[in-house]
Amino acid sequence: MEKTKIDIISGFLGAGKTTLIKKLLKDAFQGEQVVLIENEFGEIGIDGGFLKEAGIQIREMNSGCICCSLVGDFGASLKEVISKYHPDRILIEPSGVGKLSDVIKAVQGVEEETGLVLNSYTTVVDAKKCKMYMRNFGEFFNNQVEYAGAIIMSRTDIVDEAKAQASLELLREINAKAAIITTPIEKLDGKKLLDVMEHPVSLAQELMEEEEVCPECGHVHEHGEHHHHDHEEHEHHHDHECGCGHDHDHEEHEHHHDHDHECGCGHDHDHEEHEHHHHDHDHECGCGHDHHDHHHHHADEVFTSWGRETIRKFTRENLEKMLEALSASDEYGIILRAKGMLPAEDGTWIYFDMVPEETEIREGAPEYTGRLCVIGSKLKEDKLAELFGL
Ligand SMILES: Nc1nc2c(ncn2[C@@H]2O[C@H](COP(=O)(O)OP(=O)(O)OP(=O)(O)O)[C@@H](O)[C@H]2O)c(=O)[nH]1
Repeated sequence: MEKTKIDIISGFLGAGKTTLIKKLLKDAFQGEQVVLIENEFGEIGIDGGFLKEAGIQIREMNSGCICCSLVGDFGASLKEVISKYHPDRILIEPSGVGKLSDVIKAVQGVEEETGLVLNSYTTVVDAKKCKMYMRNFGEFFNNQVEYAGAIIMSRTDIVDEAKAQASLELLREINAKAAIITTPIEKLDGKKLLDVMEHPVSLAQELMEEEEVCPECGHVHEHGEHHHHDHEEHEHHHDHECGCGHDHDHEEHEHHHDHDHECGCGHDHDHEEHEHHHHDHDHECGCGHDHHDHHHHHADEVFTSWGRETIRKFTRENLEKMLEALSASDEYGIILRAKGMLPAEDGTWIYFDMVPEETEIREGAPEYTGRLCVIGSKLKEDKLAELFGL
């Protein structure tokens, strides 16, 4: 028998968690036995009514917050739910001000004893209020963003594009890895949403998985025959995943620092050449640069990728011109490949694939956000950003 999955749906007060859960119930959890554990903050679950109509069991945990008081009997409580309902899935909707990291920890702590498996941990963020919340609520808000596997921006259907873009950037600053869903959720199939929540993968990662240009020899290797570009020579600790699939551990010295830097790739890549104190960075970039650029050169400085997530809408005509311009000269660097999926002004989605002198533009299904990625050599990032208007 399959293990019961736990999906955590986090988000600040009023973010849109219930709206998301309704959507998932309708599109993605049909035929599954689902139990919702709500841990509402100070109120009696007002969402209970209609969710019960949807045929799911609701457990309210109003006695306290999962993250502070329930750790002790959390396991017992979950076991009781399992033996009573034999659910396929348990949704946990923590109180809007709980720390997601603590809820994740609580679940992980009981996985073994309960036979549950933590399946996803998603945070819903109001695109209109994100900045204000970050400023005013600090950790209460930020923790949920930082620890999310996927982030769903709500109200992107009503907020203006510039504001949504600014929110996206703020979120990306504090969570470099999560898939950030910017497409209004009513435009997406719940199954698609769930898929992204369960497997948040960056575009650069997808791209590089398909075609891995070896930074050392410039060839494309089949999976598995790809050499490891492991340059570690000393002990260090990072946990950084760039998104391009390569290992960028090139330090040759001992480093000790804690940087928490955002890539983007706006170039703030710690170029220290002296002593560094351990860092635990955990950053995913997608820009393909070596972020520990000491005075030596590596092949992956030669092949780089530049990528952006965007809300900006394109037309086929202007995209075609942009892609033509890309390979027409070396104004943007030496372009080897570009790929993306972007929202179009007419409401459809444009997918494109480009290798020099060969461009395919087609219509595709709505994606969770617009994304594009360019791979090449000596990429001129500023120019690329300018070209795509990003
Ligand atoms: N236009 C728009 N409205 C939304 C969206 N998401 C949520 N809302 C509205 O915002 C309000 C709050 O949404 P809920 O889904 O109840 O939010 P919640 O996170 O469950 O709220 P709490 O009960 O505080 O935890 C509702 O009126 C929703 O209809 C969205 O993406 N677009």
